[in-house]
Amino acid sequence: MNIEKEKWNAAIASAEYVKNGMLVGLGSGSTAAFMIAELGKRVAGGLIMKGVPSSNVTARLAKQAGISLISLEDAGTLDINIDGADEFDAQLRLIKGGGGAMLREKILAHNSRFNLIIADSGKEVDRLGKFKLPLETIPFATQNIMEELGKMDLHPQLRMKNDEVYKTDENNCIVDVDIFQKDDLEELNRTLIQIPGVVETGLFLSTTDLVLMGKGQTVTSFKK
Ligand SMILES: O=C(CO)[C@H](O)[C@H](O)COP(=O)(O)O
Repeated sequence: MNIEKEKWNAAIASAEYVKNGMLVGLGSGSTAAFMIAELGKRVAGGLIMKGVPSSNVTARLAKQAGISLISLEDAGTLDINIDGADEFDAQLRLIKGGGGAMLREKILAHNSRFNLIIADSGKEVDRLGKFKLPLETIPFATQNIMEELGKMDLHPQLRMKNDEVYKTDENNCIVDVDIFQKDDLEELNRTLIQIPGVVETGLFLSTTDLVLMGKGQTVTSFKK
């Protein structure tokens, strides 16, 4: 099984959903990068669309691919949002934020009429949480938040990059927590988001309409 090929196949299939004149949320990560490259090809072939990027990296990739960008403010509601995921379950609930972009990604998901997730077959799980759940936290509160999360048995880990504290596009921190033993994810999400200084979680529990998953040579769809 070639994971890169699965990502490509899902990305190519997702581009079919983008029609002339659409405003498109552009996700972040390696699968989303394939989707951006594919949309770029279609734009070169005459497709008219505008994208709202979910991260600075995605904005750069989209510009390189020849995709016109628009701010969320000017776009208002998006026709479609296409993004990757770190895990998805049978209810199309997601863990996102492996790339640290889930704050803007969740904002785009919330402001889109249709949310399409693209993934390789390694992302499908029976139970969410083998992948650590990212939380975006403001630097001022991060140490105290980590102590609170520790008392909740969530084993918080401050995300680092090159021996420095990782910073998001919004200049916040990421704390990764272990939620595998937690049964009620809606309740957990409410609890986490209520901690002052937690800006967003990587749990996307109700936004997804469709998952396109590359598997071997094929693409499987999972609908709500
Ligand atoms: O949530 C994300 C970034 O914040 C990505 O969608 C997620 O990490 C999946 O990435 P990849 O497509 O590289 O596996």
